[in-house]
Amino acid sequence: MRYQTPRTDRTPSKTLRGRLTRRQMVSVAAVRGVSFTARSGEFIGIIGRNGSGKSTLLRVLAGLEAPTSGTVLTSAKPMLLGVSAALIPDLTGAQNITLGGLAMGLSPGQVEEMFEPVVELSALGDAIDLPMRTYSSGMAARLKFAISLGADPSILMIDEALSTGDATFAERSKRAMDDMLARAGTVFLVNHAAQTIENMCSRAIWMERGRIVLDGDAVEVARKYRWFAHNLAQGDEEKAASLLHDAMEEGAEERRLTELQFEDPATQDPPSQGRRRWREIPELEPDPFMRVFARDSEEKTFPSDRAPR
Ligand SMILES: Nc1ncnc2c1ncn2[C@@H]1O[C@H](COP(=O)(O)OP(=O)(O)OP(=O)(O)O)[C@@H](O)[C@H]1O
Repeated sequence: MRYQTPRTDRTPSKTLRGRLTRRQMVSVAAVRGVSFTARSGEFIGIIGRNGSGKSTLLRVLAGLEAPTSGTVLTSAKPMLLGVSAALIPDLTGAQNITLGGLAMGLSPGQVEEMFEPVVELSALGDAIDLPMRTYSSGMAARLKFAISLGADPSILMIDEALSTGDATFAERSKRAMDDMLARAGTVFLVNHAAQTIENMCSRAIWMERGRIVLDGDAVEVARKYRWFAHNLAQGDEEKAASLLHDAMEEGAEERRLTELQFEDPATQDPPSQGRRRWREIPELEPDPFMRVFARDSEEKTFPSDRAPR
C-alpha cells in the first residue's frame, strides 16, 4: 500500500515564497509484500512500532482503502471496529446503538434484537441514556466495541480500542470475542501492548516498516517483539537491530517453508533432490482412505460376533 503525500523542503531558502513552493510529492510505502492466510477461529494480534503499517493493513483488509497492488480475498465482509464515524456525540448511547446498527447495514428488526445484548456488553449502566459527548474515551470505546460485536460479524477488526477499557471490560470483551471465535469467526486486534496480544490472541503478526517480520504463535511472537522493544527502549539499538535481523530471517525461513507447501509447480525453480522426492509421489486415486476403511469394516469381526450365542 503506497500513499502519495506532499512534502516540503526545509533546506534554507531566501524567500518565504521559495520555501512554500518547494513542495514535492513523495511516495510512502506503508505496507509492502504482505501475504498471509487467516483462518476461521483465529484471533490474530498485530504488533509493531509506531508507523509500522498495522492500521493501514487493517484498513486494507477491511476494504476501506484499495491496495496499490495485491488482492485481499475474504469469505465475509470484515468489520473494522470504528463505527465512530457513524456515531453522533449529541445522541445518547442508546440512540447511537440504533444508529450504529443501521449504519452497519442491519434491518430495524435486527437492530432491535441486538439492542439489549449491546447495552449489557457495553456495561455503561445508566450512562447509556446520556449523550455520548459526556463519555470518557474508555466508555465510548466500550460502546463502539459492543455495537460492532452486536452486528455478529464473522470477521472483526479492532484497532487499539480495547486498551482504553478497564479490567472488567477487558474480561467481558474477551468472553464476547471467545464466543465469536467459537462460532468460527476471525478477530484481528492491533495493539501496542505485546502482553495484551500474548494474553488474548492465538496468533501474532509482528510488523516493521510495512513488512511482516514474524507470523506465528502469539506467545512466541509477542515475547520476541517485547524483547526487541525492551532493548530499543533501553537504548541498546545495536542489540535491537540484531534481534530484528534474526527475527526477520526466522520469518523469511518460515514463509519459505509455507510457500513450499502451496506453491504453484509451474512457477517453481528446478527442484532440489529433497523437494523432488515429494514430486515423485504418484497421483493417488480419489479417496484412498475410504477404500482402506471400507476393506477394514468388511473384514473386521468383533469379539462379540465370535462369542457363542
Ligand atoms: N493517509 C496517509 N498518507 C500518507 N502516509 C500515511 C497515511 N496513513 C499512514 N501513512 C504512513 O504509513 C505508515 C504506516 O502508518 P500506520 O498508521 O499504518 O502505522 P501504525 O503501525 O498503525 O502506527 P501506530 O502504531 O502509530 O498507530 C507510516 O509511515 C505513516 O506515516
